Amino acid sequence: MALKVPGARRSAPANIIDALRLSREASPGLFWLVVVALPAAEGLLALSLLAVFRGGADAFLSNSSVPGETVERIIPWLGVAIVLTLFMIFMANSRHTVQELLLDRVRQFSARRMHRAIAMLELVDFDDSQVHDRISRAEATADFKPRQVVRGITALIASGFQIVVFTGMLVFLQPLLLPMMALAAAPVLLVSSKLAGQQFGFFHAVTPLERRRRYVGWLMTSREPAAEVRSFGLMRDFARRYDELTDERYAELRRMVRGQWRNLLVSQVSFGLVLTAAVGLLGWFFASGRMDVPTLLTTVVALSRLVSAVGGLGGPMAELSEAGLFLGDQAAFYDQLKRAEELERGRALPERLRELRVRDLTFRYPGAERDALAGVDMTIGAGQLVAFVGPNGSGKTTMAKILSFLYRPGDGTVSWNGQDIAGLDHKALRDHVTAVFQDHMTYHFSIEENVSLGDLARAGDHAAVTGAIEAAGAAEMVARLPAGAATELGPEFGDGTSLSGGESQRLALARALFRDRELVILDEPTSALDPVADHALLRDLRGLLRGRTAVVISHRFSNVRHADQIFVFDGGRIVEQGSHESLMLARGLYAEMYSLQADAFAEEPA
Ligand SMILES: Nc1ncnc2c1ncn2[C@@H]1O[C@H](COP(=O)(O)OP(=O)(O)OP(=O)(O)O)[C@@H](O)[C@H]1O
Repeated sequence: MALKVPGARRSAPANIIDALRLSREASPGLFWLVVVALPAAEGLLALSLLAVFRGGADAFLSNSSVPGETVERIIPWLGVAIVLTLFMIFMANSRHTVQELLLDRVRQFSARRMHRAIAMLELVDFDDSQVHDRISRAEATADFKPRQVVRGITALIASGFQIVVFTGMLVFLQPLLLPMMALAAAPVLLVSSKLAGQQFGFFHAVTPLERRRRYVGWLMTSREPAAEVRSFGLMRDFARRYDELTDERYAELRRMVRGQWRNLLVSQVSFGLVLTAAVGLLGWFFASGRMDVPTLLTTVVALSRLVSAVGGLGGPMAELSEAGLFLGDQAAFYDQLKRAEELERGRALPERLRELRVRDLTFRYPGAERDALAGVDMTIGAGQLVAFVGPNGSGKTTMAKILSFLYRPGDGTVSWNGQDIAGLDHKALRDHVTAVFQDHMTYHFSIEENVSLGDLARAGDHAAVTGAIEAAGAAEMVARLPAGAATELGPEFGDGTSLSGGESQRLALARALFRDRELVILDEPTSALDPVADHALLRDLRGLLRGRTAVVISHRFSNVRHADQIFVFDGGRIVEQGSHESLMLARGLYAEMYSLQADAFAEEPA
């Protein structure tokens, strides 16, 4: 079940709720402290401080002919105000400190969950450029977007408490100011979601550019392409491509900030106008004697706090809407993770293989214009050695990956002992398979670890590792290395060494043999080996397989002529099948290709 790209985005509020849930899971104690307890305490302190301010103003302005008496009356108010202010500073500092701790927990938790979710993607997802865009966006934001939600929510809650408190006060002091404040808040809130949309749109637009730019950067700075880039003198061309992509990104950025600037201007000007009207109204109330001095002072303080709280909504609201949109990308992966786990849970486990059958199978890569495989039928009995041959691009590797349960059929069925694999646990199916693919890996770990990765449950079984290395014809190569099987690979790390192409292939073969499973898939397993090793390995293949079922892909026909069945692929279809002898008699594509190869050697002078 591939990752659904279109329509996978959920609403921003749903994503924000998810991000909050994630933050709570990351650290419940810190979460409640930062999101609820501390902002509530700060709100209450702010309210108390305003009440004290009002009391102090009354005391200061009450008519008293004795100056000392006035001072005496306001000293307790002043004392309480100082204590409350100190408390507020303490609370705000504590909130920031605890928030930093929570943010770090959220960052670690979210990155871990993100990587786990990406690791659960199907192989076919990696053939889809839109999935790569999404991975890129999710990776770029897995770290800081959930943190942004926590920061945004705490700021919003802190502002929310202040707004409730000071709105409550204004109801008593001057209710006419409330609709004005609502009017001032509206553009702030509206614009914040617009800004978020613009930011998200920008990120969406530049992700493919950024991925390509990163790729070109990788070409210029990495070890793998270094030899060819230098040999062909490509550095200048790559630098030009890199600069062009940078310029394209900058043009997108300019478009976005211009739009944001216009929106911000509208909201700030309207906010300022409403505020001016509110101050004018207060002045009019005072001048016309409708408001005494203590009420005026308290109203001004309450109004200024409310204004700063309402103005402070813009930032967190924009952050939250933006984070919500970005988190939609991540949520698609988590949803996928959950779906995959649920699906696997309901599926049956495969039993020991008796027969693998493919009926009318069709497969097309994401975004491709034509089928890579069409109308494929085959039956492979347990213990058979089967070969796939055919021209480049004819579908052999694709079929091998379907039989390794890495790709799922588009149409048609693959059945395991007569049961459609759609109803079987795919992870468990893959556990029955060992494989060497054309794009096999050489891990930058030790030789022994490279082999052990084939079956982690048996890691540490040195005798089995040595046996697999010997069976793959790699014993001599390993013996020549400075620390034998303990030699580290990868010159990028410390004193790691490098292997030749053929040596790496032998190592991949050793890993596959160490895995020791009942279905063996070998996609050109000897393509990089010297002719002696190639011949020896495939000559002894039946011995190595010890009765296991195997599919071998090879362009060297002499290597596969002893297979029980040979399937000849052409243009995504099986055009011929049978034993070597029957295919030669049929005088079709197989016979033609076999004869061409044999003749090429025969024509060489001895
Ligand atoms: N990841 C991919 N995305 C899109 N198309 C692909 C992908 N991999 C292969 N194809 C296409 O599918 C078709 C079959 O490819 P496949 O690798 O199965 O051929 P093959 O017979 O193994 O070729 P070769 O002998 O060169 O290894 C080709 O046309 C190829 O271009």
